[in-house]
Amino acid sequence: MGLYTNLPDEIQEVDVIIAGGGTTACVVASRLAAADPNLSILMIEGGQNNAGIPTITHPAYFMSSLAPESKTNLFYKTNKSAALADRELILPSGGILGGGSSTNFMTYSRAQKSDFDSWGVPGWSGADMLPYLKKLETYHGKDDKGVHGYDGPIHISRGTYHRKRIEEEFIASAAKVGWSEAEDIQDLKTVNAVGRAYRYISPDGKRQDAATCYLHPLLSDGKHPNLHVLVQSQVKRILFDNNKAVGVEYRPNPTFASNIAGETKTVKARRLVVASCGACGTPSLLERSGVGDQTILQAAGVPLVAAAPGVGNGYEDHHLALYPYLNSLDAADTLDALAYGRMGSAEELIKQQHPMLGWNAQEVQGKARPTDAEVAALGPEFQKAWDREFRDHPEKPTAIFTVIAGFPGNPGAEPGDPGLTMTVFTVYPFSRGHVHITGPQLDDAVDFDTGFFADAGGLDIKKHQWTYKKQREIMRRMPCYRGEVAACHPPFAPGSQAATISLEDGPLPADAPAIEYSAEDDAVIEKWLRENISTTWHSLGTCKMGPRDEKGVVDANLGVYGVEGLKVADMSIVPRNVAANTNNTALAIGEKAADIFIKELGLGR
Ligand SMILES: Cc1cc2nc3c(=O)[nH]c(=O)nc-3n(C[C@H](O)[C@H](O)[C@H](O)COP(=O)(O)OP(=O)(O)OC[C@H]3O[C@@H](n4cnc5c(N)ncnc54)[C@H](O)[C@@H]3O)c2cc1C
Repeated sequence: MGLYTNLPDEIQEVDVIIAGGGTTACVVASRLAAADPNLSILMIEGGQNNAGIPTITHPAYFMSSLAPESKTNLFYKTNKSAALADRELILPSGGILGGGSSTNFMTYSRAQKSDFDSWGVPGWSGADMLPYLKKLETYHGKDDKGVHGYDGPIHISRGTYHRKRIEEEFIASAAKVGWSEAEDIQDLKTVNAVGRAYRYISPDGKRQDAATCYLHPLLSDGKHPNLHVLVQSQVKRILFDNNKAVGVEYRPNPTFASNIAGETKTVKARRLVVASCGACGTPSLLERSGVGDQTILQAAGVPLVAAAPGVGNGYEDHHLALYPYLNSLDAADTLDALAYGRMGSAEELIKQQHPMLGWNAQEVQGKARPTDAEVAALGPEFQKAWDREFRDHPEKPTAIFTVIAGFPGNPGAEPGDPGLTMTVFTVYPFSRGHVHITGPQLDDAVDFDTGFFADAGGLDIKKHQWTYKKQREIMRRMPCYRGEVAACHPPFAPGSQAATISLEDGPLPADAPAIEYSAEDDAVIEKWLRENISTTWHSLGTCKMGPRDEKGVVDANLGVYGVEGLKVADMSIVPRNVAANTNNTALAIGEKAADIFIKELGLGR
């Protein structure tokens, strides 16, 4: 099998090198190898092989990758930000073969069709992307509109476990604020609706990551001897001959190898180098290689190969808040008993083939936007931005709500047990950040600013103030509701209508009026948001696809401007944000990229 921790000496030169072995990269490598088994491909991934790691294969252990000592995620550190109450954020990102798809929460969520249209790039419209969205999946739900695929590598199903009680209660409660249930909320256009969650989990309960579904089958079938994967190795820089990419320099990842002195090695690429280190990793790789903003490269001591001022700029994510609730759920209704070890060891549960193993606890997702009256209540500046960006796009939500049977955050926050959490992230943020190198080496610090809540007019805060109120009205009308986990909600003044409560005897009366928030309450929410908002792990847009004179870094065929033989394929190319968790877009970019490269390389003729 062509999977190594040390590259065999005879592999000095290949046709195609893929730097990074994450979600998009696995799709690209697999499709290229399948198109022409004679093409020699080398993928170099910084993390370890994902195959056979029980906490990755079995969805219920998804939180383990976020533990601070985890070696399956990378933990990027951001600058302190005044807009975030002087906090530095830690941004986890996939750091293993399969990238984020091997460590993420497995929520199946697709961009709106119009999101791709908004990119404005020939060949990447919603209609152009639909065949790739279908090609990547085998969908196990109902599909009256014909927008899903049935023979792709990734199985999308409900997995082996779900809690009807939470689904029914949440769906009934959401209907009271005007969001009805949709059979398929991932039909690329639905908004102001909620839907029972589908997952990147097979019907028999296994994680559907890109490495397992695309790459490993080819590595083990004996028919692709020229597909090579080097793990636990970091690409330091791309090598150029004049302006043509001709190979890479890499080293063993010190997280896995103890002695790395003098270990830098090179490997040559005859035809193509593809940068695929994710939206946080690819810009640094390009900059270390001499492709980027001239001033930044000069300050970092890297000689210029090609000026590309867009590299590392325009960083975007979605902004996430978690709100846990007191509840009357049973142990079997939430993931807590398993996650906190009360159901026995992972080995025992795997031996029993316990159905809860094939569960990610994300029960229902909603895509929603404010009503006209709610927009007006957010003030004239928000109204102006709304009229510009959202009014004429009724298919665009402003936030995505997911109800979770557990608490997908730091258990040290004392979220209650059993946990019931509403997670909300706002989409299409107005704020932008950047990620740049400060020196030429892999270990030099990055200058990483998320930009969260730093937009003029505080519009992103306003969106989140709306989501706080909306989600709380839904949650407090669920029959299992018994109050808020006060430590994890804004600390409203005791006399305020919005003050958190704890109910001993039962749910709220059905006719309980909606909470009315005062200006002081709004200020409390804003302060809390600045102190608590976090990443949704949806980094994108740091090497945008678009015109060069508008700071685009790659063209419609993913070629980096100013150089030859170098492509980018991952979430960094996304020019405008999407209203979804981002794994699906990363997979679809992989499918589209592979098609482009197969044609350009003349494979499979
Ligand atoms: C904790 C978490 C939860 C998430 N939950 C969901 C979810 O439920 N649903 C959803 O749709 N999306 C989710 N996402 C987002 C989704 O997984 C990502 O958007 C997607 O994986 C990005 O794909 P990518 O190919 O751009 O980058 P990645 O998949 O991140 O791949 C980049 C790869 O490059 C490697 N790399 C970086 N630098 C180097 C280097 N110098 N040399 C070699 N290799 C390098 C990394 O180790 C990584 O494997 C989540 C992400 C995370 C991290």
